[in-house]
Amino acid sequence: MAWRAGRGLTIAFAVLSALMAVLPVTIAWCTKLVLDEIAGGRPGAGVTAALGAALAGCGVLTALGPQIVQYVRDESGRRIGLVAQDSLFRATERFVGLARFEDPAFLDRIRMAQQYGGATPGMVVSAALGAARTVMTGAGFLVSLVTISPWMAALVVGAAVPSLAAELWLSRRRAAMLWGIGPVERREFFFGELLVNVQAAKELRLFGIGAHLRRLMAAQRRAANAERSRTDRRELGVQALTGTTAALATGGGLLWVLLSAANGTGGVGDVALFLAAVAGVQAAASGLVVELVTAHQQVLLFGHYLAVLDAEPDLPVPARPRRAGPLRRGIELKDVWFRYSPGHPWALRGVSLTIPYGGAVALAGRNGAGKSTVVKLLCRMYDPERGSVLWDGIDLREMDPAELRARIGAVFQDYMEYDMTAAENIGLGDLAALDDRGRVEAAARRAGVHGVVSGLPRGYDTMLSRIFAGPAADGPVEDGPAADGPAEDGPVVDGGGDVGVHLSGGQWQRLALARAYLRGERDLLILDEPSSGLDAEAEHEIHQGLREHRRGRTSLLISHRLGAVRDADHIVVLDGGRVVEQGTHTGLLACGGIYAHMFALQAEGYRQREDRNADAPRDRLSGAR
Ligand SMILES: Nc1ncnc2c1ncn2[C@@H]1O[C@H](COP(=O)(O)OP(=O)(O)OP(=O)(O)O)[C@@H](O)[C@H]1O
Repeated sequence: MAWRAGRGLTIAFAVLSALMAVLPVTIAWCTKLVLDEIAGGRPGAGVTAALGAALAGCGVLTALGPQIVQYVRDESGRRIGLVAQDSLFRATERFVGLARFEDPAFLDRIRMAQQYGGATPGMVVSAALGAARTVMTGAGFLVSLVTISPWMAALVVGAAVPSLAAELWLSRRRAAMLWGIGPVERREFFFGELLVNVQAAKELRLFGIGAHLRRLMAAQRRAANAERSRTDRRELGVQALTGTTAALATGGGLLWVLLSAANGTGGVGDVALFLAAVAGVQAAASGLVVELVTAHQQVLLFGHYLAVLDAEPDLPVPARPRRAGPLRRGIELKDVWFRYSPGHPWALRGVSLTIPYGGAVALAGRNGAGKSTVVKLLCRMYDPERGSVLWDGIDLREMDPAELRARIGAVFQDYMEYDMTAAENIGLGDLAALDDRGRVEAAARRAGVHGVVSGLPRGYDTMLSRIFAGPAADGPVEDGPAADGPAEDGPVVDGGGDVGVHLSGGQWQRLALARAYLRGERDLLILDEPSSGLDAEAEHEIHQGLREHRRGRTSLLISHRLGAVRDADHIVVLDGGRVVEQGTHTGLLACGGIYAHMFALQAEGYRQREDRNADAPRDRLSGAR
């Protein structure tokens, strides 16, 4: 990754590290030689000057080197981080279905990979080069030490070995601890987000549950902290032991050196070199421990990153997919059994239904009947456990999911509200049209949202976000609705328009619809509750438009408002994951089943409302009396 991110930088980093490694040893030797020259009583001016100049040069490099190395390391880390992040998210795109994103353990892995994956490769490279540098410095000093006392050299190295082994063990424990507290930290994060989430704020305040959630968050933090403290204490104990051992060894060595100097066994230069070498080897040993432990820990955490990169695709994609081509006959669900995981109950139990080419099919049924699940299987977000979904007779499993999805236009029940501009919110429906303002506006007009969008402070370029402010650098913003935007039902704009623009639920839903319209003529149009957030008038208008749009096209509509599905060519009623009734609106009413019952209830509701409205003036009069 480092190599891919920048060869020149990696080489520069390596060369600089090597240079920094030999500096301390060079300084120590120069100092020894100078001292020996002076202590010898016949200092040669030329030699002393040369050694002095070398020492001064080394001093300059010592002063500048760390900053340059730091810059190169950071720059290299930034570039590697970019490559790592790109690879990670490219890998998540391989999961063509939804199952991976619903698996908590895998989500934890992705979170760890995100948290550590970007920085880890840079840190490993840095630690590896740092380790190489300390090894070189340490080796230089060690050789120097051996020239004076091989025993001393062996003692210093021997004291460093247990410390290294202990630190590696500790780092494995730390990585395991971080993995272990992952779910706890995820819950803490969830509560923290909830406490400042604008959508949650209403309920939190009304129900007075803020303090309760805060306590739950604190409990998660306390649990995570307890684990971290336990690990820290263990590290403290082990490090105190290894540190004391190393210090005792070095202290003994220093005593021995000073005594031998007092005895006159060694020269002044030897003593200086000895002192520098002991300190240097020890610094190198502890530096090596730090670098290796950092690298080790990062490599362990990097395992999560690699696990995401190497994870099997959630849905098998054939190496040579069958080209399905434009829909000609229709789509068929054949005895489809599906559950979200082996631990979940069946969401679909032997569902068979057909959406004929050019036909408008509607799905109706109670909450949890399995309607949206059918939609997800049609888009191959999951594969059925038994049975199959066929596109003109071809099993979706044999098709390329990208080709399948390119043939589908959809408004999902849980559509997205992108914190992006209005134009982008529509344009994401078809990237080819993202910058085609004409097409974006046409889609918005069809979805009945053009007036609202053009009335925004920056029109289609207005940022629709509660998180990000609008582009402030583009000059002043004209407040208030412009063009043909209706002032009364326009969105709420904070302050000068550079802060978030708040759209209503229905306006967001229209944007989602515009996004689907932008996809234009797709083979299959799926509308899962496309008008649930709209007022009666808007709903009528939208369904009128949809009726036009669906005419002669293959479409699947899901709606709880049975008035909206009555025009479908064919209505399929699901209950408990089974198809319990199907037919036309009139046919289903005549058979007096679930559909007829639900329709009667809805019609009754409207009638009662009408009766109440009719009674209202009388009630008011009687109240006045
Ligand atoms: N991601 C999921 N993981 C586990 N179970 C799920 C998931 N999504 C839906 N279910 C379950 O599958 C069943 C069918 O859900 P589905 O969303 O298809 O119903 P629906 O008919 O669309 O309901 P509604 O009318 O409320 O939208 C329900 O019992 C639901 O709890």
